[in-house]
Amino acid sequence: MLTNLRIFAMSHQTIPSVHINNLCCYKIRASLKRLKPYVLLGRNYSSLPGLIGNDIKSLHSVINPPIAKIRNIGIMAHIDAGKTTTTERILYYSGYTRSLGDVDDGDTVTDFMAQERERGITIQSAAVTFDWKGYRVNLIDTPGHVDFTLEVERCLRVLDGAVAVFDASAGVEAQTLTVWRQADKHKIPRICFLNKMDKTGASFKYAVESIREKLKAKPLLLQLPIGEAKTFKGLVDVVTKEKLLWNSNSNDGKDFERKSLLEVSDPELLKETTEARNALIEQVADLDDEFADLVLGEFSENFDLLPAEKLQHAIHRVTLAQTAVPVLCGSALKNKGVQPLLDAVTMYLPSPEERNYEFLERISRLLLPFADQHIEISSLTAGNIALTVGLKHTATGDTLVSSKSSALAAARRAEREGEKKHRQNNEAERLLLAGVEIPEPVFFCTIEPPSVAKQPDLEHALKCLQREDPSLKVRLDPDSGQTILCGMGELHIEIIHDRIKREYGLETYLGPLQVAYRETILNSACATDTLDRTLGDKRHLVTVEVEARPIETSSLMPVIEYAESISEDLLKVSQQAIENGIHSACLQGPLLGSPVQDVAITLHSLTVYPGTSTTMISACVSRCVQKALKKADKQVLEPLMNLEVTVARDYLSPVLGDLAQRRGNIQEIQTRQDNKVVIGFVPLAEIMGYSTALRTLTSGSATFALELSTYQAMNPQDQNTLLNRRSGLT
Ligand SMILES: Nc1nc2c(ncn2[C@@H]2O[C@H](COP(=O)(O)OP(=O)(O)OP(=O)(O)O)[C@@H](O)[C@H]2O)c(=O)[nH]1
Repeated sequence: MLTNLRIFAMSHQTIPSVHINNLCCYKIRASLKRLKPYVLLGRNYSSLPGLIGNDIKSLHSVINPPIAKIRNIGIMAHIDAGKTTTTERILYYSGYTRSLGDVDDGDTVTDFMAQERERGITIQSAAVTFDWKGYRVNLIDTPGHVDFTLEVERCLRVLDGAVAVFDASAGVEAQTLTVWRQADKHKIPRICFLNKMDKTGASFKYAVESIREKLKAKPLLLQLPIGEAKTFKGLVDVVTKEKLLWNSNSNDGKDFERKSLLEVSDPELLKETTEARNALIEQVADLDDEFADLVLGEFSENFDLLPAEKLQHAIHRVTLAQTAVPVLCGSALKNKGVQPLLDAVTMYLPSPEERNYEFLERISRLLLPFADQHIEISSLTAGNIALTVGLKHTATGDTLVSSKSSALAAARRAEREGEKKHRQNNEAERLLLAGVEIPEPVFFCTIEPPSVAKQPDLEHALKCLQREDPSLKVRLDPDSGQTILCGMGELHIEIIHDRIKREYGLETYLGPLQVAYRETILNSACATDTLDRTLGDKRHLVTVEVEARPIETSSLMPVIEYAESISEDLLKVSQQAIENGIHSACLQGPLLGSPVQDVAITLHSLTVYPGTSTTMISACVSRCVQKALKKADKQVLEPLMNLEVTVARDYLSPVLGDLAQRRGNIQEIQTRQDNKVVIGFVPLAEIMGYSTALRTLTSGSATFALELSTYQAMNPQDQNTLLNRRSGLT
């Protein structure tokens, strides 16, 4: 019986993926890839390898493993921290691929969209399934670029655990903070991987400190690096007191030596490791009562006697409780430290069972994702990730159920659990997946098909792309009738444009990119309006009086109030129409036609001639609200972005000078190794084309991250310039 099916996302050929767990429902866990219309493979798995390409070595793992041996994990990080490189190494060591992919050469498995390979960045999440030492790992590589934050959210909400990858020379960066917060929201147990230990400026200590300070997390140091930057050659396993050294003659890092640390050969390292292990034991005992009892009882005199296995179990529990995060290190590029990372994934991150999802189920057509390839399978055991096809009316965030009664039962249970929520450990959230928070798009532009005849094709393409990516918004300009694309950033819109061309064969034209402004009013204003129209032999007559006044909410939804004189009976039949009218008026402000925020609308009086249609009531209210908004003093609000620029010391002054010209407001300049990190705010309108400008200013030595902070009032001079420009006066 099909009970709960939670749609996580859709794609162009409508392939959401499904997470199946062990009771009576299953949910869509990750929408991963577009399905190409190729013939699906049969169930004779022995014939699969040849069919899905030379790169894939083995598909024996299609056989269902027990749920305790499944790990559904994501990889998350700041852009360029090395997620894709780490994923490629993981795939190679697990035997999934035969050769090492390289982002710089554009031949990775997970970055398979053409744009990803061309630009060397991850845009869409890719899913791969592989085995590691008897465990089945379903892994999702997520994008790091700020324009694709929603894609990261889509993935996080369906994962059981995550690996956060850091650039060890930079520590916690802006985007890491964002994804970390998202992972907190979805309560995802994590382990940290300090990558790029080989890079000049890499510092294990610095990166660990930044995890402690910026993420406010308690790092559990499970490894120590042997050497740093140029001298990095291996690591110490603090739990087992072993050293792991990679063979310098091995090109691919497959061979490495694991040896117990001995007093005779490594006295210093052994001392350092023993201290780190003792500190780790104390730290874990502090967080886990069961372990504390063990340590205080049997092993209080000598922690050295404590078996590694006991410590590992306790670390697993602490990781699951999210009271601390295991920290590991390595260099994906130099092929060091990835196998122990995989061991840690299986050892410390939870199985779906431990995350208490309650699902199990069968579906008529299931596909296993192998990046851009899919293999049809007949069934899947609990805890796995798979894709399903053909759900045409379902979008991201939906829950599908097999019958009304099961839906009601699930809702009732969620409600009951919701009531207990404050007392108990939030059972309701386990039952239903949290929704995806869709960020407000800050840019928009017009999009036109090559000819009027192609308009329906464009609409179809946009509809499909929107189902896959809800952060893309499409609307019609009521005045010009043009189609408007609203997105998260320049790159986001560029990629959508490119995908329409490549995937739907449509050459479209984009208008200039524009900032999504908002408007508000500064004082109250009243207006009255009458609409009197006779259609056929029916007279429609409405008279309305409204007041618009500013309030402090930072919300696009107007607060709607009714004067006491308005009769309840009248409201019963016309409230919906009144509110529709108010909302539609607030969508198009009087200054720029942008949405109006922070307003309250009071309906002071309403008279309706008997037989007047509700559409006429809506139209009259809308016109009257627009009149009131027009009368008030008005203000344009512009998106203000949080900006973080990391730049080599030598280039700090040109960057600051440039930001001053962009109306930037610098809050703080931090020192991070040899770099300066500039933190501040800048209006979005001033930051268009910034990546190119920054590259030129700093000879490519700087990176930046951008995130919407708030909408702020423009100063009168800038507002006038903008209004004049929009009305064609300048
Ligand atoms: N020195 C050094 N460079 C690395 C390491 N890992 C990755 N890189 C380099 O860092 C750059 C970014 O690597 P990616 O793997 O694409 O990073 P990413 O986090 O997937 O980037 P996005 O997909 O754009 O978010 C590439 O030039 C890699 O070669 C490492 O361990 N050491």
